[in-house]
Amino acid sequence: MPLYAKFGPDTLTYLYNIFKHLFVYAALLVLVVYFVEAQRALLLDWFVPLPWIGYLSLSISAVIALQFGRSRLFWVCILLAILLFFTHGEIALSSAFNRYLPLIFLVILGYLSCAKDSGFSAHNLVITLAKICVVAIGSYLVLEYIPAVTQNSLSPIYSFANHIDPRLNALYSPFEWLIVIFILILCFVRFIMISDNNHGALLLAVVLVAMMPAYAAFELHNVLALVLATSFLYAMLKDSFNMAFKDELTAIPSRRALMQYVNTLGRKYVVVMADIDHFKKFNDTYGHDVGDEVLRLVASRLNKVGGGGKAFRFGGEEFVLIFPRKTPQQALPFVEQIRQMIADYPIALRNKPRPKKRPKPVSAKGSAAKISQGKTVKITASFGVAKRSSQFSQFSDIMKQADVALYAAKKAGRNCVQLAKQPE
Ligand SMILES: Nc1nc2c(ncn2[C@@H]2O[C@H](COP(=O)(O)OP(=O)(O)OP(=O)(O)O)[C@@H](O)[C@H]2O)c(=O)[nH]1
Repeated sequence: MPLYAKFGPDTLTYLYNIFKHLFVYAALLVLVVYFVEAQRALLLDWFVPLPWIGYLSLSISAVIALQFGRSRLFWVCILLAILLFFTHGEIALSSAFNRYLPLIFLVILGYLSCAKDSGFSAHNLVITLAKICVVAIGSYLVLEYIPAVTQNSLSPIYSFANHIDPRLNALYSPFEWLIVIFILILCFVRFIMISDNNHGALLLAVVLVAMMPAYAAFELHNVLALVLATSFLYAMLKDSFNMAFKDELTAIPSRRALMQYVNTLGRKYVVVMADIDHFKKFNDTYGHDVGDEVLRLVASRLNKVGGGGKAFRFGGEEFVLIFPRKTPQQALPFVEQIRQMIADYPIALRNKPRPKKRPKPVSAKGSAAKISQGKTVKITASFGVAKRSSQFSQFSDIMKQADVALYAAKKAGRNCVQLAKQPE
């Protein structure tokens, strides 16, 4: 069984991530509902002369999705454009089919939110298209034949909806409501599991498409399509930005972000290099997976540094803290606080260490991992602090100074902070 480490309370970071994403899309939803409900006349005025705006925004979004390799959002844009086309009344279809369209689209959205981005190779495009067709035909058959069978047993849903607002029953039948609610829950759970912008945008798409039958006017469907295309664009750009500037493992800003950030710094700042002690030994003893968890843990502690400090993962087990407009003496207490926080944090291990030979329980200063009660380990980190000065004004030079100080900290026995010897 692989070694697995159960690390401390990063549930808060996880919840924060969910709420951060949820907030953006919920705010967008509230804005749309407000405008559609309270400013409907104004919206109709604006959008009557622009019947093509929905198609245009969806096309732009689809092209960007193609460029960014987001095949699911690409398909959603194409399908939304088709849905818009049908609701425009360009093609006369039986009213039952027209009624089922948003529902079929909702089921496809549910499927796409659970599927992976499969790319744009001809083979994958054909496979995805085939799957979408199967889902569409399957949901059409279910919508056509199942309601008659379940009609009597679903009457409580009818009464309940009637109790809340009689208009709800005009919107969807009880069976259709079940489908809508199921897809909403499915996409919400998916969003909770992978709370990124892509899944946030897909969740918003499900809510807005479910609302579509409430608004008969094509212009309002156009507004919803425009909002969705914009939210897809935002999701793709934001996720790509995060990929480029956030470290994938630790989710704190990456080295690239650091290099961009230093350009914004003034003439006074402090650079701190942090390095986990004996990390190679830790990896060898407990395995790479636990090593990764430790990196996440240390990053999350560094990310909480006070004094206006900003944390970056520089690479491997090395991190950098930047304190703008601070002297080393001003930054020192905050670095010391973080060092202590890391050293004090017990990491609970679920299983026995990987090697058959038990690692020797050694002193805190002599080992990366101090085994206490056979179940918890502690790690430490060393820190080197340097400042920008007239002599060392280039960032690379200040980094070198911080590195020298870090080396001194390692030599001094690790788990400590050392200042670079720089002229005042
Ligand atoms: N798990 C994990 N290990 C990494 C990662 N990046 C680098 N490492 C490991 O970090 C270790 C760095 O080891 P060293 O540079 O020898 O330093 P150290 O063992 O920490 O020793 P001191 O710095 O002298 O205290 C190597 O074993 C790398 O494999 C990573 O992303 N995940």
